[in-house]
Amino acid sequence: MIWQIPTAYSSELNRKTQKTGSTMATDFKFIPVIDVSPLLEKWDHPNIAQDEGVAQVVKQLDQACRDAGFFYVKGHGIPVSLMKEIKNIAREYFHQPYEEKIEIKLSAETGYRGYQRIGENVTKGKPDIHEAIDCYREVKHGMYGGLGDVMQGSNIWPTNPPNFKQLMEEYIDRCTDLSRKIMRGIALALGGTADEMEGDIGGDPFWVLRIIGYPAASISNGHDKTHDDVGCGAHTDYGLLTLVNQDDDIVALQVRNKTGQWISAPPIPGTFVCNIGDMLKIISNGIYESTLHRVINNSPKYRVCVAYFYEPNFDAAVEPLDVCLQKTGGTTKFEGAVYGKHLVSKVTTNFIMTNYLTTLLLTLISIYPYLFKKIQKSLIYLSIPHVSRYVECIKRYVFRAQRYVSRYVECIKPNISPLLEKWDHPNVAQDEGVAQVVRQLDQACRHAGLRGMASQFPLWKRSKVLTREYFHQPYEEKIKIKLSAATGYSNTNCLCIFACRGYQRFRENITKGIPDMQEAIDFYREVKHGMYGDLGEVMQGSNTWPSNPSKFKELMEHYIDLCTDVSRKRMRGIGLALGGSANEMEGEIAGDPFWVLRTIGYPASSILDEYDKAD
Ligand SMILES: N=C(N)NCCCC[C@H](N)C(=O)O
Ligand SMILES: O=C(O)CCC(=O)C(=O)O
Ligand SMILES: [Fe+2]
Repeated sequence: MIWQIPTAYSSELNRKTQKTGSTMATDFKFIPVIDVSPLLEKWDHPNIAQDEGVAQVVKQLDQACRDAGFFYVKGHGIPVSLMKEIKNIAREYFHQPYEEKIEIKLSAETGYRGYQRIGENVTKGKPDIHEAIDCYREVKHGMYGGLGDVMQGSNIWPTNPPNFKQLMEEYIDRCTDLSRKIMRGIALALGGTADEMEGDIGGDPFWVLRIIGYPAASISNGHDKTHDDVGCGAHTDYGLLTLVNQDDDIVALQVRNKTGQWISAPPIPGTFVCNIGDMLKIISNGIYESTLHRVINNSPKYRVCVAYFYEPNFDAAVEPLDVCLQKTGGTTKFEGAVYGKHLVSKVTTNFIMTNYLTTLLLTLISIYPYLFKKIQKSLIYLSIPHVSRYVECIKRYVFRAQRYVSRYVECIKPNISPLLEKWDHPNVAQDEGVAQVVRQLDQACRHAGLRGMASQFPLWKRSKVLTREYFHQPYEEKIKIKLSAATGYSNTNCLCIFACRGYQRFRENITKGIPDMQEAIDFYREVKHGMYGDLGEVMQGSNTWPSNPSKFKELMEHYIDLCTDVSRKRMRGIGLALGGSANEMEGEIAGDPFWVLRTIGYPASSILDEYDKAD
C-alpha cells in the first residue's frame, strides 16, 4: 500500500503557494523515467557522442532537465538489494533511543557532520520535521586554504548498527561513479563534450550524503486531521546532481512546477529520483534550473530517505559553459559562485545551535541584567532579523531562569507529617502539630507555592525511573499508545473524536500557540459512558498503558493512588489554612476528585528553540 497525501490537503497547500513567482521551466504534471543503461555501457568510449543508444538517453536527459529538473533513473547498475539495505540500516539507526543517536551529534566542531535531531535543521526559518545524519567528503586541515575551514573534518559514524559505516561508504562510491556517468550525459545534452563537467568543475567532486528519517504524521489534540508537518521545507539542492533513494511505499516528496503546483514524486521501486542543483543552473546559464521541492510525510509510517548529492570540486569557480552562453544570447544570467562558499553559506545557516556566545551571554545576563537590556536594545536597533530572533530565544531563557531562581529562593518545604498522622481526627483543627503545618501551608500558598514532599512517597523515584525508561525507547515503541483518536457517537449523533489519553510526541502539545519541546503520556481518571452526561463525552475512556517497561501500569496506578491520598490530606490542611473546616474541599468540590497524570520527557538541550511566525 502506498500512503498518499489526501488530495484535499495537497490542493489546499497548492493554493497557499501558487501565487509565488516561479522560475520553473514548464508546468509539468509528472516526472519522466529514464533508462540510463546505454549511457553507462559506453560512458568512456571515444565516440560516445556518435552512439545511437547514448544519443537517445541524452535526448531524454535534456528534455527532463528542461521540463522538470527532475527525473527517475533506472538501469543504473546499483543493485536494488543494496538500495534496500541502505534504507533498512538507516531505519535501524533511527529506531534507536535518542541517547544512542546523539552520540554522534552534529556541531560546528565536527565540521557539521553527524546526527541532528528532529527540528534541528531549518529551511527558510522553519524547523524541519526530520532527523538526519549528514556526511561529507573528508576535508583535511588546510586542504582548500581558509575556504575549507568550516567543513574541515571526517565523518562520524554510529557504532550501531555495526556495519553502518562500511555499507554507507560502499554506497557512496557507487553513487559517485553513477553520478559522474550521468553528468557525462548531461554535458552532452548541453552541447558540450562528455568530460565537460570534469577537470576544474568536477574532476574531484565534493559529495554530501544525508541519511534522513521523517516521523509518521501526527494528529493535533483532539482532531482527526494530521498536523501538516513539513518534513523538509521548499528548497533547491546546492550542487550538480542529487540521487534520492526513498522508501518504496510512501508518497512524500513533492516538486513544484511552473504554475506553482506541487507534483508528487511517488516511489518507483528500484529507481533513483534525480534532480539538478544550483551549480548546474549556473553552468547551463539557466537552460536547466534547480527545481524547488519539499517533503511532507502524511502517512502513518516513519519514512526513510537516503539522498546523495554529487557536487563540483570544493574550490571550483562555477560559471556558464561557453556553449551554454552561446545558446542563451551571450549574457551571463546568474552570478558565478565558488561552490565551497555556496555550501558553507548554506550549512552555517541550516542549523540553530547553542554555542559559546550563547553560554557567555546567558552568564552575563544572570549577573548584569541591566547591561543585558542595553545590549538587547542595540541589537534590536540594528534590526538584523537573525539577531533579533536570537535575542527572542535568549529572552525566553532568561525568563525561565528568573522564574526558576525566584521560586527556588521563596519555596517553603513544610514537613506535613503531623497532618498526615492526624488528618481524620475529629479535633484536627485543635492539634498543635497540625496547626504548625497549617501555618506553613498558608505561608507557602500565599507566597511561593509548595515544594518537597519526597519523604512521603515510596514511588517518588521509581515513577521517574519508569518514565525515563519509557521515553528511552524508540519512537515506534512509544507511538503504540498514541494519543488515540478513537471515534464514537455522541448523544447528538454527530461524530466525535476522543483523543486525550496516550503518548504525544515532541511538539505535539502546544502552549500559547507554540509547540512545546516535550513528549508525554497523558492519563486521566476513567470516564465511563454517560457518567457526566454530555459534559463527559470528550474525556470518555480509560487510559492506554505501555506494555514496556513491564509493571509500568501497576506501579503508576499505585503512584496515582498515593498522590491522590496525600493530596486529599494536604487539601485538608489548606482548607484549615483558609479558615474553613478540614473537609471544606471535599463533598461537592472534590469529594470525588478528578485527577490527571502527565509523565513528561524533555530532550537535552541541543538547539535554541526557534519558531518563525507562519508566513
Ligand atoms: N545538501 C543539501 N542539498 N541539503 C538539502 C537540505 C535542504 C534543507 C536545508 N535546510 C536548506 O534550507 O537548504
Ligand atoms: O526526502 C526526500 O525525498 C528528499 C530530501 C531532500 O530533498 C534533501 O535532503 O535535499
Ligand atoms: Fe533536496
